[in-house]
Amino acid sequence: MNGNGAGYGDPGEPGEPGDDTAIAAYGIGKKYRRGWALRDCSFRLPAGRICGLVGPNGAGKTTLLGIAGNLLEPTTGTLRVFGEAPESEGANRRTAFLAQEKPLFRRFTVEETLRLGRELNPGWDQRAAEDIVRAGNVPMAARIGTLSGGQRTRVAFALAFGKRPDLLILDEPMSDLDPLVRHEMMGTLLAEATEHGTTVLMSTHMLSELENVCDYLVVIAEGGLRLAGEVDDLLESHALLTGAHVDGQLPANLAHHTVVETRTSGRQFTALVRPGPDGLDGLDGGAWQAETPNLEELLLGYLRSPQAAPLLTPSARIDDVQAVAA
Ligand SMILES: Nc1ncnc2c1ncn2[C@@H]1O[C@H](COP(=O)(O)OP(=O)(O)OP(=O)(O)O)[C@@H](O)[C@H]1O
Repeated sequence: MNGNGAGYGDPGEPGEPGDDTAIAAYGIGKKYRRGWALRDCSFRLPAGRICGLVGPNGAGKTTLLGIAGNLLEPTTGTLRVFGEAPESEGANRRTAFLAQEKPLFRRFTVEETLRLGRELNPGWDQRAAEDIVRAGNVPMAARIGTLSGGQRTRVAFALAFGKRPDLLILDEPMSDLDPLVRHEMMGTLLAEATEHGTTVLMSTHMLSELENVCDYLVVIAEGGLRLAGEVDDLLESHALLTGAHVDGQLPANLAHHTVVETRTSGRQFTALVRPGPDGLDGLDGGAWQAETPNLEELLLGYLRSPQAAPLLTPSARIDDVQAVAA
């Protein structure tokens, strides 16, 4: 619980809710000409977490990251980064944003690019930036325009890490990296974040890679929040049931639980459910087997069922907004 006493119109004084909250979103929405890309999203991302942001194409991930990274203004609601508005000097200083398109100057050399990073950022860590570039054997004297897409991504990573941000926002940053480099960059990300307590918010479609990296999760679909919270708590809140169905009919008492999705294949069916307060007691015995889903199974269930009822763990809730919305 954040306990910051802030509501829709009162996101709190700068500095609140304090450094234990990296991002607090209060009912944010974004409307483009074609319609709403994001609607009424309220959640909290505690500081120091490595958070995966997951959702189908067009779900609103880039829009949400753009609002947190001060590239876009929300149409409704407010968002705070370490208690401050994204456009504030304080939030800007503490945040690094790595977008899908890497806006680097093509005519600059790698060295000049890092020098610019050093000049623009008071807390610049030249060694960290150079280490990342050198690990990929990218020549410091090479012009950005002559680098491969993956090499440019590496330089963009170096710029982001060199800033030593408290919040690192990554929008599908690794899509053009080969699997080995992606693995290496994920390792660097994890090591840097762990060593410096950096909060990471990273959108990705690589579900299998999230499992070993993220300890927090935000899932959005069709512009709305579906899941937010600690990965372990979210997994433990669900059960993956497998069993044999009778003429396509699932047991009626399945409806006592929150059913995220059901699928049948031949005589087998699987169901991803959030068990009610008494657990799975009362479900038809015998034909069922229940296990805790892994992260990929959980995410696929929600990606296939964008209308599933939302679940936020206590640490992800913005209580006052819920009170206002109730
Ligand atoms: N500048 C814009 N003008 C109009 N519509 C936009 C704009 N940017 C995004 N949208 C729309 O808003 C919705 C959400 O887009 P967004 O890029 O945030 O999704 P996403 O989850 O990042 O998708 P992807 O996984 O494909 O990158 C989409 O329907 C998209 O077409």
